[in-house]
Amino acid sequence: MSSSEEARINFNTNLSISLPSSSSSSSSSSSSSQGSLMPPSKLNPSEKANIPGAQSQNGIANSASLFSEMAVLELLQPPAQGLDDHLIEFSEALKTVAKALRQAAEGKASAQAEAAEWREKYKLERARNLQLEDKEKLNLENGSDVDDVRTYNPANKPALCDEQSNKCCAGHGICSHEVLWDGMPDSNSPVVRKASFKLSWCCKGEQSDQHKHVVSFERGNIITAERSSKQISLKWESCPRTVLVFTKPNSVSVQTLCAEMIRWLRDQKKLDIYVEPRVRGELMKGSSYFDFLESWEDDEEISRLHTKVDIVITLGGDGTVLWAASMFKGPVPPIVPFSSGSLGFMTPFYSEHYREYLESILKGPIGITLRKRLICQVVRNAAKNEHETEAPMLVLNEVTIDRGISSFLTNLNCYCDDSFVTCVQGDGLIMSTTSGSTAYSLAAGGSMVHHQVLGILFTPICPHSLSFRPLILPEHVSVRVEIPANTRNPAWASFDGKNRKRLEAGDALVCNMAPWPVPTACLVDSTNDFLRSIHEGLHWNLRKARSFDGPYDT
Ligand SMILES: NC(=O)c1ccc[n+]([C@@H]2O[C@H](COP(=O)([O-])OP(=O)(O)OC[C@H]3O[C@@H](n4cnc5c(N)ncnc54)[C@H](O)[C@@H]3O)[C@@H](O)[C@H]2O)c1
Ligand SMILES: Nc1ncnc2c1ncn2[C@@H]1O[C@H](COP(=O)(O)OP(=O)(O)OP(=O)(O)O)[C@@H](O)[C@H]1O
Repeated sequence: MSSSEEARINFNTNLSISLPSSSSSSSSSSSSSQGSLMPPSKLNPSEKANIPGAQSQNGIANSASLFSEMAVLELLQPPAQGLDDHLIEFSEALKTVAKALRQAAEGKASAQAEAAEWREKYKLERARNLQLEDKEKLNLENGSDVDDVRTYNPANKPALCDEQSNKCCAGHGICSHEVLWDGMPDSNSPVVRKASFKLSWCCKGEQSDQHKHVVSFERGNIITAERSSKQISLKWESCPRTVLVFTKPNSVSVQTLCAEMIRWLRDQKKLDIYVEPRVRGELMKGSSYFDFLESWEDDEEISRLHTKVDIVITLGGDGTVLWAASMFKGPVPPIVPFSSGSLGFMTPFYSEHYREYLESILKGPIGITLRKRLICQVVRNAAKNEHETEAPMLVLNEVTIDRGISSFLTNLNCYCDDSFVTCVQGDGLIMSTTSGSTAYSLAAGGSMVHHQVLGILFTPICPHSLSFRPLILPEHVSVRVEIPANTRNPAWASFDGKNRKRLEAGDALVCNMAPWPVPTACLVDSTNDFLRSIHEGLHWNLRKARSFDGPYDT
């Protein structure tokens, strides 16, 4: 196309097309503005007014409207006979313009539709968030936090709790009234004897910080509160009335201590006391004084213990704390663990000073470590339906899957939620709580973890691989360990070192964080007790100090 026959097309703002002089004069002679190829700026006002949509709101001509499809189609009528090749070329150019305009219009329409759809989504999301915020506010006003409701009220019976928690916690902590509720339906259950308490997260004098969300999202900023570093504190709201004492068996010194402590609790503190049937028998054999001791006969009674007992006392080592925890398949009352002799990892209280400690514990407040437990479910390959599943096991330390007496390597396929983690080839695998991190998991090379950290330790036992380092998974995952169908030998699961179960090919063990932690009383606070146990129990990083007996070069 020569410069004199130039057809210049500008799509950006104003469509301007320069025609060859001959056709230009013939077009401009037309009185109608329709089909005019003059730029709108060159038209007189009345001509402009005749162009549909030519005037946009801000006065700038809109090219898409200016060349409405109708107008363009009219222009695209077959050229009159005798028109030269330039006009054919020009008509081709206009076809391209029409196509571009059509595409632009379609694009705009679809963008508008999409925008409308997003606006609608935003409105819905906003409404949902407002609803959730209202719900959360209501929960806080009623003194329950989402976790706490799950932890203490699995059956969702909030009526009594809501009413009472306002009174007892005033919205500032975890209250025990749900436990009282558990006792209500049974008219014989001594509901009135169960002392109420509240748990709160202390933060070293910083009152305002107490009920921060763990993670909040305010005005686009994500903020986390350091809740895990704070000590949990238990305050009695009515006096504890009932104590349950567990003792290590086969120990004369523990039996003597137990008898002495029970006398003191009864005579000085006027408490009701539960002991295991074995202990009641032993004590009764020695003296009829112990006739007042209460005990239980069957599992049904054991399952109701948490509704009657205010405090659990353990006399023994860590094994006795594990034993006591295993008696509670749901909520656990606060445990005060006394060591008999050597200091245990979970037994910070020295038994020689039990009077002073118990005086102060019965008065409160008490520092508490909430020790998370794992709930473990064996899923049998042979089970025909879900009713055939075995009762789940709760562990405070760990669940172990090992090769038992077999001399073959175990092969364990492990999944975290729906993701494949690895195949353990070695002696076995430990899934441990953070409380158990200083027990078997530590011996297998796992890290020691502060008990207030939430997580599941995934520690292999003697893996036949140089690169298999232990993992720590977040507490909300579900870990599934499967025995492969082609395994050469069965595997064995044990729970806190007890209750071994044989796992056949195709069986699996599913492990989740349990909603019922074990609250243990602290001697000082969670951190101090933890550090003291690893210093004194393990002699952690004990090393002779270097001698500084001379000046060093600088
Ligand atoms: N190789 C090992 O280290 C190994 C082997 C098997 C079992 N265990 C541990 O033993 C526990 C069972 O304890 P038990 O007393 O009934 O049996 P137990 O009498 O055989 O005692 C095992 C030892 O583990 C200690 N222990 C228990 N829990 C602990 C903890 N949370 N932190 C630090 N040490 C702890 C006990 O104080 C005791 O010294 C299991 O849960 C397991 O963790 C360890
Ligand atoms: N009340 C109980 N009934 C039955 N068995 C118990 C009871 N308390 C503890 N055990 C078991 O007795 C064993 C020894 O208990 P524990 O660990 O408390 O004593 P320990 O070994 O002398 O203490 P430490 O761990 O400090 O050396 C453990 O296997 C534990 O499971």
